[in-house]
Amino acid sequence: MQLHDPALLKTQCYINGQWVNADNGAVLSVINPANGDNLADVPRMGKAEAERAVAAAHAALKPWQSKSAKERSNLLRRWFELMMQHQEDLGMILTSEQGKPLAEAKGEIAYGASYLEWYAEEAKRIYGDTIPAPAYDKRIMVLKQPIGVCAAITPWNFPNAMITRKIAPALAAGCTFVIRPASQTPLSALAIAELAQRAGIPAGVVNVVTGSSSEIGKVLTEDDRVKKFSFTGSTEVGRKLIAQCAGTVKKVSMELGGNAPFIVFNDADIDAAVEGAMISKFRNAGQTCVCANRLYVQSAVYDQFVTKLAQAIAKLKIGNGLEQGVTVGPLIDTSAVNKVKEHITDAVGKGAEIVTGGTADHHGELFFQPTLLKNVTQQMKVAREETFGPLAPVFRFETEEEVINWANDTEFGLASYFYSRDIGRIVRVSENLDYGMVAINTGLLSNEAAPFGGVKQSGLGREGSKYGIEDYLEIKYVLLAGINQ
Ligand SMILES: NC(=O)C1=CN([C@@H]2O[C@H](COP(=O)(O)OP(=O)(O)OC[C@H]3O[C@@H](n4cnc5c(N)ncnc54)[C@H](OP(=O)(O)O)[C@@H]3O)[C@@H](O)[C@H]2O)C=CC1
Ligand SMILES: O=C(O)CCCC(=O)O
Repeated sequence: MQLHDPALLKTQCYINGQWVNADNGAVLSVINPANGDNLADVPRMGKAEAERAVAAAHAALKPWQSKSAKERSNLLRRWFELMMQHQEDLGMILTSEQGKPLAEAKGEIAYGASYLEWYAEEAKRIYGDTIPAPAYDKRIMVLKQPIGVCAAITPWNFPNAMITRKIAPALAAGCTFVIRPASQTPLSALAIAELAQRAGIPAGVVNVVTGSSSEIGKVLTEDDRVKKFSFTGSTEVGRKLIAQCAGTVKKVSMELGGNAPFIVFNDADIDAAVEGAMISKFRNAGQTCVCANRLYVQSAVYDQFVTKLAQAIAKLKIGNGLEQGVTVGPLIDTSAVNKVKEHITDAVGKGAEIVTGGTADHHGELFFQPTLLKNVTQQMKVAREETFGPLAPVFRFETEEEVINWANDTEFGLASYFYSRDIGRIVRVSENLDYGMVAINTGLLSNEAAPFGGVKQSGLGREGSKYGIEDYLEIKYVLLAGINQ
C-alpha cells in the first residue's frame, strides 16, 4: 500500500498509550476483498488484553474528566484536523481493507472527521438546568456528568465513521473509550488511534483492541467498570449484546439492521427519484444499513422509473476501488455475495424479472453485478430481509395507504425515503412511516448535525447531532435545602 505517511499503517493494538501485540503473539490477517491480497496482520487479542484496555480507560477517566470542556474541545479539534490532513492515506487504507471506491472512502473520512469537529464544538455546550422547586427554601439543580468508561463494537461497512460517531461525543462528554473494530477492517481503526495519539489525547482515553469478537465482546459488555456500551451491526448480534449488558445494567446504544423502503409516488420528479435511488441503493455496493432495500413505485410511473433506473445502472463501473472511475467495489465476503444470490433466486422463483445484472461479475469472486428486479412482491424474501448488496427490487403499488402498510410491515425501523411534491402527502406520509429517519426527495440522509438512529428492532439511541451526546451523559439531580436559614 503506497501511503504518503507509512506510519499510519499500524499493525499493533493501542492500549494505555502503548502499541502492543497479543499476549500470545497470535495475529489475524487483513485481506483486500478486491483481490485477496494479505494487507497486514494485526493482533488477535482476547480476554486479558481487553481487561487491560478497560483498566486503562478506567484509570484515565478522572484526569480526562478533570480537563476543562475547552481543553477536551481543543484536542478533539486537533484530531479532526489531523484526520482531514491525512484524508488521502486514510481513504487508501479504508478502500484496501473494505473495498469501497476511493472517492467514497475519502468521503467517509470527511464524514467520520465531521463527528470529531461537531463534538469538539458540543463539548463546550453541555448545559445543565435549574428547576423551580415546590418549596420556597429549596433549589433544584440538574447537572450533566459523563457516564464513565464506554466501549463499542463496530462493523466493517464504515470502518472510520462508525468509530468517530461513537467516540467523539463520548470524549466530548468526558468519557474514556475502548473500541473493538470488525475483524475485516481493523487498519482504519488503528490509524484513527495513531492520529488520536498525535493529537495529544492522553494515554488510556482511547484504546483499540482487535481480535476475538466473543472474548473481547464479553469483557466489554460484562465488566462493571464499563458504564455504556455501543454497537453497530446486525440485529441478531445486537440482541445478544443487549442481553450480555443486562447483567451489569449498562446503558446501551444499538444501530442495527434496516429494511429501508424507498417510495416513489406518481407526482414525484422521476429523474430526481432515480438519482436518489442510485445513491441510496448503490453507495458502498449496497452495504449500508440505510440503503434502500425495497423500492416501491406507484403504477403510473412504474415503467418509466424502471427504464430510467436501468439506464443509470448501466453507467456504473465495477472494479477495484483503487482504480480510477470505479463506482462499485467488491462485497465484503462470500456470505455477502451468497445473500444477494439467494434473494435474486427466491424473487425470480416467485415471478420477479431481472431487468439488468443478476450474476457474479468477472472482476473476481466477491464482485456482483448491480441488479435490477421488477415485478417484485411482498411474498419475496427481499420484502422481509436486508439484502446488504447491490440489488434493487422494484415493487408496484396503487395507493398511499397500501404502500404505507407495506413499508411498515417489518420488524425494522431505521431509514425510509419517499419522493413526492404534494405537500399534504409529504406531511401525512412522514408522520405515518414507522421509522427513526425519513428522507423526502433525497437519497442521502446521513450527516453529523442530524440524529441518526432507528425505532423497533433497528436499535436504541441516537448518534450525531445535539442529541447524540446525551447517550454519554448522566443526569444528576441536586437538591439544595435550607436556603432561608
Ligand atoms: N447496522 C449496520 O450498519 C450493519 C448491519 N449488518 C447486517 O448484518 C449482516 C451480517 O454482517 P456481519 O458483519 O456478520 O454483522 P455482525 O453483526 O456479525 O458484525 C458486526 C460486528 O459485531 C462483531 N460480532 C459478531 N458477533 C459477535 C459476538 N458474538 N460478540 C461480540 N461481537 C460480535 C463483529 O466482529 P467480527 O468482525 O469479528 O465478526 C463486528 O465487529 C449484514 O449482511 C447486514 O445485514 C452488518 C454490518 C453493519
Ligand atoms: O450502515 C451503517 O452502518 C450506518 C452508516 C451509514 C451512514 O451513516 O450513512
